[in-house]
Amino acid sequence: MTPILTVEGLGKGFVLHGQGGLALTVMRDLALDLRRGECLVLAGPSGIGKSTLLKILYGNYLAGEGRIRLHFSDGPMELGKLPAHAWHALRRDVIGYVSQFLRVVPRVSTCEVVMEPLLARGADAVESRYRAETLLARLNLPERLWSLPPGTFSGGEQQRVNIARGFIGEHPLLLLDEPTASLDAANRAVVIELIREAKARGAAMLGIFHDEDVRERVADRLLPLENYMDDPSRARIDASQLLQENDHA
Ligand SMILES: Nc1ncnc2c1ncn2[C@@H]1O[C@H](COP(=O)(O)OP(=O)(O)OP(=O)(O)O)[C@@H](O)[C@H]1O
Repeated sequence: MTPILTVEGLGKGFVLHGQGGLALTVMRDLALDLRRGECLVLAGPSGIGKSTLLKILYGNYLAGEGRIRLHFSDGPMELGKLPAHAWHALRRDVIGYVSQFLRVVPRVSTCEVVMEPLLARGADAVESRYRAETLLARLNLPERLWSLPPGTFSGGEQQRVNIARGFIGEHPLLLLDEPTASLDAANRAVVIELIREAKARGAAMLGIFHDEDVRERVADRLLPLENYMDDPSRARIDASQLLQENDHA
């Protein structure tokens, strides 16, 4: 079966302006392919570049080198050559992303945060609200919270809002950055179910899961990033000391 995503020769480095322009290479010559209905899990120690890879694939970071292609029935699309404005439609319709932390818009209710990806595609408001509420209920978020903005929610509550927002759009490609990190066992089990349902409808997923049990239950394959690292000792550099690269999109 043709993969939905292929990556070849991917390299990424950062220039640390706060440290005299020191160049930090994170990955070299990374290759992967991902098929529909498959969950590929990124493996490797802290600092190896797992989140960086997801951010490149979502267009937040620019790749230094290499080729990233999405394969559609009418041919491939090379992401490195996409103009910035094209990312909007790509994220709306093709690539979903569940980050570890929710970015909230003040005064927007939880239900509206979750239904927004459907509304952005022109879906019916009543149907979108119903689907948002169904997901929030499955994720055990108390109904009294649905009409409130999630900014003051607990870490685990915010993560569940994020998961509902990430899964509601049923994107063909989903990037999952530790979606179960702040969850209790019951809610981890719901996320595992959501991932399995997404696989069954043909979604391709690339994920980071520190919880070994979750990893074993969702992963079809592991991609150990150690193989693509420049210098293993670099994994210990503390990201908080570094000047942050601006998001590009
Ligand atoms: N915006 C940035 N600017 C400079 N360096 C960065 C930036 N983002 C990541 N890095 C560096 O790239 C390396 C990989 O970071 P990344 O967050 O991808 O690791 P990770 O494998 O996801 O780690 P963890 O498991 O701890 O989340 C780290 O050394 C980090 O310091």
